[in-house]
Amino acid sequence: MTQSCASSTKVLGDVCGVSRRCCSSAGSLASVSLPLPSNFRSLSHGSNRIRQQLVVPLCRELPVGRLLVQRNPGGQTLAAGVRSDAETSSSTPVAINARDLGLTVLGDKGEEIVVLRGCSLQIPEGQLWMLLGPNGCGKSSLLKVLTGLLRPNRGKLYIVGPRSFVFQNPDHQVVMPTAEADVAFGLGNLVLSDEEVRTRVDTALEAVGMSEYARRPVQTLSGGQKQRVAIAGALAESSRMLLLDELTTFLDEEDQLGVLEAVRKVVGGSVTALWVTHRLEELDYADGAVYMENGRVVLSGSVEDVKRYIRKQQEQMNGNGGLR
Ligand SMILES: Nc1ncnc2c1ncn2[C@@H]1O[C@H](COP(=O)(O)OP(=O)(O)OP(=O)(O)O)[C@@H](O)[C@H]1O
Repeated sequence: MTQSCASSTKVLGDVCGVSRRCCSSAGSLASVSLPLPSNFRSLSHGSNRIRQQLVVPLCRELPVGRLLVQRNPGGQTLAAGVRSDAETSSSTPVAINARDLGLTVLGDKGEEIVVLRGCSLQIPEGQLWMLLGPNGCGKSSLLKVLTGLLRPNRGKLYIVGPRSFVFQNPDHQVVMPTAEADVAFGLGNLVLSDEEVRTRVDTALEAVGMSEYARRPVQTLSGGQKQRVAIAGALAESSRMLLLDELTTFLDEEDQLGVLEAVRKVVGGSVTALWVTHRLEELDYADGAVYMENGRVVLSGSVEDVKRYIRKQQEQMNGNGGLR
């Protein structure tokens, strides 16, 4: 656990650290031959910092199958492990196999705050799962642990990569002047020919239904369209795991639908998604769901089971469970 977990501001610092490492093996952005503004180099250089803070394209520090050793603040090894599909009972390959993940952060006065108290879940590859639970139960923190943005202090984690984390606010997702330039942005980290960049950008924009907006200035895009551009960026970078944090919070109904349908369409094959939501209606798009309470996963399985559980909770709590 690093000091960077001490407050939300410092957590952002941790985010920067992770993504900076992700970008450190970067190739040159100069190879991108899209209709970019003449000041693209300086723009991309300047925007890179913003992107590093707000959009984390890939996290390569937890490669598939590699052993992850976690340490507590004192430096003692608490838990270790990233293991393979073979550990799971199902014959379906898993994209996430998390066991007993714990996360403790330091508060402003140095006090320990337990955020995750033992989270276990398995998500099959190629499926879209939703993560729900009352406000403050730890959904975003779990998502960040799965992405590699926060380090758990105990537990075992296997997760496929590359992974992409898409944040809630659409205005924090897109940093380049046009949709296609934004999708190409993350590809500057890879050594690719111009042709390959073009193909990846076109394919990714098409996958999220944004081809016709490729050259539109990003400030003219709606919130949902920006979210779809961010998802296209992840796909262009061959992300296999999309970790999506309340993507539709700021969107109107039409945009919500556009994003849901785009994610539904791109998930499958080797692409898996875990989507944090408060909206029960979004569960209809999911293959499965995970429900958290007080830092723990209390239910994981079929959408129907989780819906039933939530309804029961809501009845018991008179709708005070934080679910909208
Ligand atoms: N760095 C931190 N410092 C102090 N407390 C933290 C930190 N990170 C998370 N927490 C606390 O841990 C709990 C879980 O936070 P988290 O944001 O993961 O919950 P959530 O389920 O995503 O909430 P919401 O639904 O409101 O977005 C909250 O009580 C939060 O205040």
